[in-house]
Amino acid sequence: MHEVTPLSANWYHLSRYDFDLRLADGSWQRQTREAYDRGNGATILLYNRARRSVVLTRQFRLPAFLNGITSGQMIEAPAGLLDDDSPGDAIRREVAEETGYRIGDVEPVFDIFMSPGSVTERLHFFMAEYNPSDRPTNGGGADGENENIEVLEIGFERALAMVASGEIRDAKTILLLYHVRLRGIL
Ligand SMILES: Nc1nc2c(ncn2[C@@H]2O[C@H](COP(=O)(O)OP(=O)(O)O[C@H]3O[C@H](CO)[C@@H](O)[C@H](O)[C@@H]3O)[C@@H](O)[C@H]2O)c(=O)[nH]1
Ligand SMILES: [Mg+2]
Repeated sequence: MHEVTPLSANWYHLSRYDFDLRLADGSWQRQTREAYDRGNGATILLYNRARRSVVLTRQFRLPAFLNGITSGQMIEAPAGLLDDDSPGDAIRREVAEETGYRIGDVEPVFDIFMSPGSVTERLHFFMAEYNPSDRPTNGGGADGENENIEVLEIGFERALAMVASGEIRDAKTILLLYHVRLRGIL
């Protein structure tokens, strides 16, 4: 690494990296790339076998609005940044803040890069069964964060149809829905 140049350190960190990459033939190539570091995150699919349903959220996402989604509204699995928590603790916190449900054990699925060409984040995926009656609050997002999150309980088949129709366009959400189908859970 030759040089790291901070380009923006406002909410998260965007930096330019000047570095040498060793190629397959053993030679070195100088490269310049920008990378956006917003920490790591966690996401979860809450499902209920008896109801054959899942819990998703709907919220305004500026990047979606900027790129062709007129309403800016995105339907997504609950998710959040880890901050200083472990992935398991972080996802339990996010589920409570965003959806209001209290959940027991969560099952890890994988932790993967969502945009490895530009974003450093590793996103930890989980699944858990939710109990419709174990919901101490209505969720909606953390107080003071202006999240304005709407909580949706949707039939699993309907959620898959929404992927096909383009009503669900969020990668983490689609991965989780397909994973649950692949595993034969719903
Ligand atoms: N003021 C301000 N607030 C911001 C900014 N960027 C994010 N926030 C606020 O920071 C909070 C982040 O909420 P989380 O629930 O922790 O994260 P998230 O945005 O839902 O991110 C999740 O989804 C992403 C997209 O799929 C994932 O990339 C990420 O890992 C995580 O799972 C929200 O209240 C959001 O409004 C910013 O530039 N300025
Ligand atoms: Mg969130």
